Amino acid sequence: MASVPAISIQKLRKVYTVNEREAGLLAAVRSLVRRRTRDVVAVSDLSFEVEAGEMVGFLGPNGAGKTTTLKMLAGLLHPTSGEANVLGHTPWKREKDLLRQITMVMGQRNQLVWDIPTIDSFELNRAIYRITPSAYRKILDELTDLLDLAPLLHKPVRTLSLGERMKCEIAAALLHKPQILFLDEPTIGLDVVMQRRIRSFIGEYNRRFGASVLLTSHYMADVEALCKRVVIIHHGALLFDGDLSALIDRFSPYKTIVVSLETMDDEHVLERYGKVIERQIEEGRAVLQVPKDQTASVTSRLLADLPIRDFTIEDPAIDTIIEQVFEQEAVCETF
Ligand SMILES: Nc1ncnc2c1ncn2[C@@H]1O[C@H](COP(=O)(O)OP(=O)(O)OP(=O)(O)O)[C@@H](O)[C@H]1O
Repeated sequence: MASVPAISIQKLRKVYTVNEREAGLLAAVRSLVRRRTRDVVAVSDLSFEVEAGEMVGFLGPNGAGKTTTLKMLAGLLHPTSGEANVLGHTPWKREKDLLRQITMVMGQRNQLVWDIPTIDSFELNRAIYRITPSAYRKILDELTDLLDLAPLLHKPVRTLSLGERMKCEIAAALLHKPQILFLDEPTIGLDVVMQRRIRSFIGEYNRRFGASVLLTSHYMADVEALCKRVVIIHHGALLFDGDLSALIDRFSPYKTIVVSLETMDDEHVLERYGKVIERQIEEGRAVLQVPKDQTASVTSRLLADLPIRDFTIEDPAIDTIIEQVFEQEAVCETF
């Protein structure tokens, strides 16, 4: 029997109506009498599913409609049309049974109360979600351990660093042990060490509790580390839904070869083998871009012709591939 998806959306659409007004006092007065509005299609007939326990990267350029979609799925916004089903509920009906099983973390928004110690905000969430004292104690201990929160819990939130606050924000959002996590840029603005920390915590939470995760992030390292599958949208519509590896195969016609030579007497020597996209002459190191189907032949020529100290063959960075996807505006295709 096929499993029921944890999240399923069909032809979801959200159109915002925004007031438009020209600059200037006269225009301001005129707008009191006659209002001009404009429709912004934020999400356009979007359909996809997420299985229970699956972690999916939800990608798209600025303004693509990611946050709007997540807000609809978390029950914070009504769609203009279309359907969504999250754990058997329609999210915007905001049924308590569902709200107790989901959470949304927005990296750019504060949920903790600024002037009181973190632990007091946690206590507030305990009351809101009616978590029993023993369940609260247990999950608090687990989260404190996983995120190293002990030194932070009794400090007022305003005194925490951005990374410390983010750890506390995430913990506060997970005290009720939600089965579905909508994570909107949870690592934004954090240094690489803290990004890695939050990332590994999300992976651990998923493994420990079998939670489904829909994650947006502009840091591709987050997506690569956590998500086998990505859903990409552009102008609110689906562009790609499939494995990250299929995305790489499909959209990257190149491999990069990183070569270190014993000596690089002629700085142009590597241009015969591919496009040189980076070069450090003193270290004898260069990065070549080579069409995928020529990788093997170029590699053997390099090894035969030059004093190679070291070399590696890599796929281009995911960021580069995603940029290519947007550039190509590929037709929606589900793998
Ligand atoms: N409350 C709103 N009223 C009017 N338009 C809005 C509103 N919220 C978002 N939009 C518009 O809807 C579109 C989608 O925005 P959304 O925030 O969902 O995109 P996003 O993919 O999350 O972008 P980003 O990566 O920049 O956060 C944008 O054109 C945005 O300007």
